Amino acid sequence: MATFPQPKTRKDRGVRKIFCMPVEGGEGSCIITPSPLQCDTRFPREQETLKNHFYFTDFERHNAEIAAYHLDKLLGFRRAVPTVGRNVNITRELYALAQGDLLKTFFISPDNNLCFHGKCSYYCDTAHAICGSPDMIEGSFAIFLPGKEAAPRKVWRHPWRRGYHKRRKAQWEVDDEYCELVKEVHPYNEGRRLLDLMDMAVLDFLMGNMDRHHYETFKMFGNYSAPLHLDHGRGFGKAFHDEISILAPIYQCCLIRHSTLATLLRFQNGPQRLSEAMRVSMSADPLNPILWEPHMRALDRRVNIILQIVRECINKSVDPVHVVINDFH
Ligand SMILES: Nc1ncnc2c1ncn2[C@@H]1O[C@H](COP(=O)(O)OP(=O)(O)OP(=O)(O)O)[C@@H](O)[C@H]1O
Ligand SMILES: [Mn+2]
Repeated sequence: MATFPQPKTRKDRGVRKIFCMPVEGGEGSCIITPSPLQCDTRFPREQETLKNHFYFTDFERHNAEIAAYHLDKLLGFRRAVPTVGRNVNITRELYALAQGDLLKTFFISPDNNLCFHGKCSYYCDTAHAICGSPDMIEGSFAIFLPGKEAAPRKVWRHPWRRGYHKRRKAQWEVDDEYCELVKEVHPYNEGRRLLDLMDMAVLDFLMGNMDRHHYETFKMFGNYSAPLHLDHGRGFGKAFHDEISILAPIYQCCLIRHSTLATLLRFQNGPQRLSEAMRVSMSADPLNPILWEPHMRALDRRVNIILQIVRECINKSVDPVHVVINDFH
């Protein structure tokens, strides 16, 4: 059995990311990479994406990372890194281990709480600090993937990436024939990858994640491996709005994996709805409840929407076998 090197130095010890927020009231999430550290301002569970914010200025939510892991698992993908919530003592568990640039960003706020903001290109300053109460904070912890040496990864630009610009649109947003182009190019012209993107669209639509700019695969498996589902801090931002454009890969290509369709039908028809399955699964997390109730209702509503779109694809297709693909995954 392969073993991966354990972190040795203080610098690379510990969990890859902590999306955190104060235990009481307050706001806040941050991502701790070993170094540097990135952070954003914080939110309580019922905080929606701010109305005048874009998907790319939305703040990250630590509980979205946890919920996304459970959702990915229930959908049968198991492509998201196991992620769990817990309370962290900033003094003992972060400050005591911090070094260098990260260490310099810790301070005591006027309200006598221990805060830090880390170092990153934006939102890492005193005004956007993460503060404990007085030094306890909620965090989400993801299993640290093996490093570059043990298991190198390849980063791919997502073909349905958004424009990440306040005015400009991406090609797929203006060209309904876009999928025909994607289907022609490697690695989408053969193998499992295009269907994996359909799975990713299902996952992202269910949680309302519009922030899928890149994805990664393990190089050692070549193109026979599923993309990793990483970076879900911007999921679960709008419980009352269903962002249909996240399903563009599915309605533009009219494709879905048979096993994924079967899973969605099971969540629609019972015995257990997706929201119930999520409730049971997330009840094991120390920070339960993880999601605000309206997000749970949104999950069931969105299952129906995906199935409706697949139905429309089947109805307009010459033969349903071109829409629902059984590739035995
Ligand atoms: N569990 C993990 N173990 C190891 N590395 C990880 C893990 N999760 C994410 N990473 C790596 O850390 C980097 C940042 O992660 P992530 O995308 O979640 O953060 P981000 O702040 O949203 O980044 P971006 O601005 O690129 O979207 C990525 O390059 C990813 O490869
Ligand atoms: Mn991101």
